[in-house]
Amino acid sequence: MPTAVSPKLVSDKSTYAQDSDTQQPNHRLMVELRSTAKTYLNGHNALLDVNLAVKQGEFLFITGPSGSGKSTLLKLLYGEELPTQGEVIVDGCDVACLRGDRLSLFRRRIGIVFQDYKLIPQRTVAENVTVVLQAQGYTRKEIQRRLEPTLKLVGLLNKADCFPEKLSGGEQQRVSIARAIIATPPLLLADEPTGNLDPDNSWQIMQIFQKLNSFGATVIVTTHDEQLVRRCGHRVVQVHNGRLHQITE
Ligand SMILES: Nc1ncnc2c1ncn2[C@@H]1O[C@H](COP(=O)(O)OP(=O)(O)OP(=O)(O)O)[C@@H](O)[C@H]1O
Repeated sequence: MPTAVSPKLVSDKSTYAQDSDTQQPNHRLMVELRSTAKTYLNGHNALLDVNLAVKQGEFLFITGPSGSGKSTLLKLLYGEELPTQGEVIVDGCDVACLRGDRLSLFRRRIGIVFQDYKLIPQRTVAENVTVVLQAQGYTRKEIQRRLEPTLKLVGLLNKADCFPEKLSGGEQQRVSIARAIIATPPLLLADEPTGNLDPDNSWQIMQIFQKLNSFGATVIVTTHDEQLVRRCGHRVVQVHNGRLHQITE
């Protein structure tokens, strides 16, 4: 059963931290890849001997050219793909060992944002944001209590009843972020979240991620946008031909 949370939810730093279980000491690792490799069934080596440690509460950018393995790395973190060598430890769990209900419960602790938003066209903003909570058995009252502060955080309180086709690309991406964070996950993964957006909208999205990070969430973002990465000033790693290079500490 979902846990009860404060009505202030994500608009309040301490509440996010409390609800998302992010108040443990920040030397704890949220993500650890140990000698991890991924070879797809067609024989393509997408990742080779990757070692990466991300502390709880960190903000990390993953950059690299198209096809270098960035999405594959994120997919390993949420169990969409399994490593062919090495280990993937996320939030204390060896992802490769999770199956069925345990994998589903594990994924509830990860918010995921994609480049192409993945909104349901026939559903309103509010419905898109809450659909997962409904499926997870949250009460109507609890869903309502989470919805307003979440929409407020992404600046969409006045668009709750709109359908996605009436929204700009930046607004649609903010809906997808609201959907990813409404359950206050301690880990947020974003795969090229600004790939379809102009610089102003991209910056707005980054500011939302930075705010969530300041609330205690661990945030990992893949991007091609070097300018955005420099502007944010967080740690950067680069994937090149499946190998990981540390760019900044
Ligand atoms: N399911 C799959 N089967 C076979 N090969 C795959 C599969 N998914 C990805 N690849 C290959 O693995 C490599 C890494 O792909 P990945 O999507 O991780 O790269 P990326 O860095 O995220 O690229 P982009 O920036 O264009 O999204 C690519 O060469 C890709 O063609």
